Amino acid sequence: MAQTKSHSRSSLDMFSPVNLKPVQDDAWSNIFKPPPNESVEERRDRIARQQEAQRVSREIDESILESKKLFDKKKKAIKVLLLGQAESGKSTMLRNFQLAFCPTYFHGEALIWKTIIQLNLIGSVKKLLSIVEDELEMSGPRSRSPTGSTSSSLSDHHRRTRMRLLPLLSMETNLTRQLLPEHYDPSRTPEICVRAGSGWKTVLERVTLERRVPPTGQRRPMTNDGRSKDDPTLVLAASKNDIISLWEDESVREVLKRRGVRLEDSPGFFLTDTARIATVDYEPTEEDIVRARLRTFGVEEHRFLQDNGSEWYIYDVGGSRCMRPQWVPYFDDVQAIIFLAPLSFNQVLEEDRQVNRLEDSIYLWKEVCSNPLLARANIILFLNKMDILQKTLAAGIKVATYVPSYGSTPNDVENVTKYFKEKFRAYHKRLSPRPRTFFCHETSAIDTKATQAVLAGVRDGILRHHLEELNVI
Ligand SMILES: Nc1nc2c(ncn2[C@@H]2O[C@H](COP(=O)(O)OP(=O)(O)OP(=O)(O)O)[C@@H](O)[C@H]2O)c(=O)[nH]1
Ligand SMILES: [Mg+2]
Repeated sequence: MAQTKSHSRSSLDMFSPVNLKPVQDDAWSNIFKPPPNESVEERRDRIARQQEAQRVSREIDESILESKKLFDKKKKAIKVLLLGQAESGKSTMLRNFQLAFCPTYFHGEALIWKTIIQLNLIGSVKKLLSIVEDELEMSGPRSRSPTGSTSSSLSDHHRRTRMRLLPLLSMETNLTRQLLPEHYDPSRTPEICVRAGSGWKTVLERVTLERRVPPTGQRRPMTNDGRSKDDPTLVLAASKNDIISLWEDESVREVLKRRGVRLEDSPGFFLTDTARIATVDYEPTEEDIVRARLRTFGVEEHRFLQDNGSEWYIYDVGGSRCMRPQWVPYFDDVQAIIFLAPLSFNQVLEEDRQVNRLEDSIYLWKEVCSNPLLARANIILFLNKMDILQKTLAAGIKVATYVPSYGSTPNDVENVTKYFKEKFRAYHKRLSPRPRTFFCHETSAIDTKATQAVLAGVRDGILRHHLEELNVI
């Protein structure tokens, strides 16, 4: 602090017109030394240059001071990282945290999340339409009977429904193009995504506002209530019945089953809520906002001020493999890591379909536990998506088929959870550079009530650990 102050004073002295004493060997003073026989104009220019230099110097000093203050503040604050593979539920957990501890902020963002939820719904319709199109193409027009049906169970009725839903797709393309980060290839990961820190919320707010009030000079087709016709709310409302009829159609269900597609298991699935969401007066519920899917690209910093005066920084990272190298710079000074690991023993990574998801989670867990930079951090394991594990086991899917070492242990939630929890615990104990307690919670992040209770306990535990580290308690 003192160092910064003295740095600040000396720069000002150096450029102060009154104090400007030429100093031998001082490069800066030489620059502003009055030349011999200086004219009035030259003197005026020189003083103006000095004043400008002084202003710049002051700005630099102020910014150094600000950065230092921010740095000191962050050092005292509690820093938590949310880690885990893509789709493990990190951002969903973060939104639960916001809902529990910053509800005003959470509700203030409802409009932004409304658009994301609408885009999620359209994303599912898009997948549905692409399957319908594929099926219709495969059956081909030649195989059509005089009644219009094809060799597939799909018919001209489905073709017409598909045609009517196409405007939804072009509107979605326009909207996502405005939000997608640079260098993001939607053909590789066709999922809505934004780059951390890119101000995407501002962009989304602007786009939402412009839908109501187009910028001067721009004309958009408008409806009677002043909305633009490329507003997803309107386009969705107009498509509601077609979406419902397509999703509930027996023949479409048959095609999905035959192809082994379970849209209901994909992230951001809202098709069963179409009647509620595809309306002009749709307002997202807390559960909708928590469930919305928006892939994280990079690392997002979120600041929380708690009632007890503590300041928290929570970092939500993108979990896919290509983003993991970006985590490391955030490992410094971390108090706690919340590591999300769904027990998805029967699923593979989206970015590499050769890799089992649970195996990848265990690999990541080992990396995190053994990392020397994280040696002092508390690591809290969240076995997330317990609701999905329950459904998977209830559907008769056997763990032993994917994990032979599971053997003949009963294939129920209790035993499966216990088996994998022990694995995580063993790696934590073996690989941690210094002894630390193993914390583990079973969570379903879309169950906001239960999750908030878990988070309240976790928050208190992290705070206690932080105070102990600071020798306050
Ligand atoms: N059924 C169920 N779905 C969940 C749970 N947790 C998260 N999800 C859903 O899983 C999807 C992915 O969750 P995210 O929170 O976006 O995953 P992420 O870890 O942030 O993923 P990246 O940003 O790609 O790293 C979303 O559609 C969530 O609604 C859960 O416990 N149960
Ligand atoms: Mg995320």
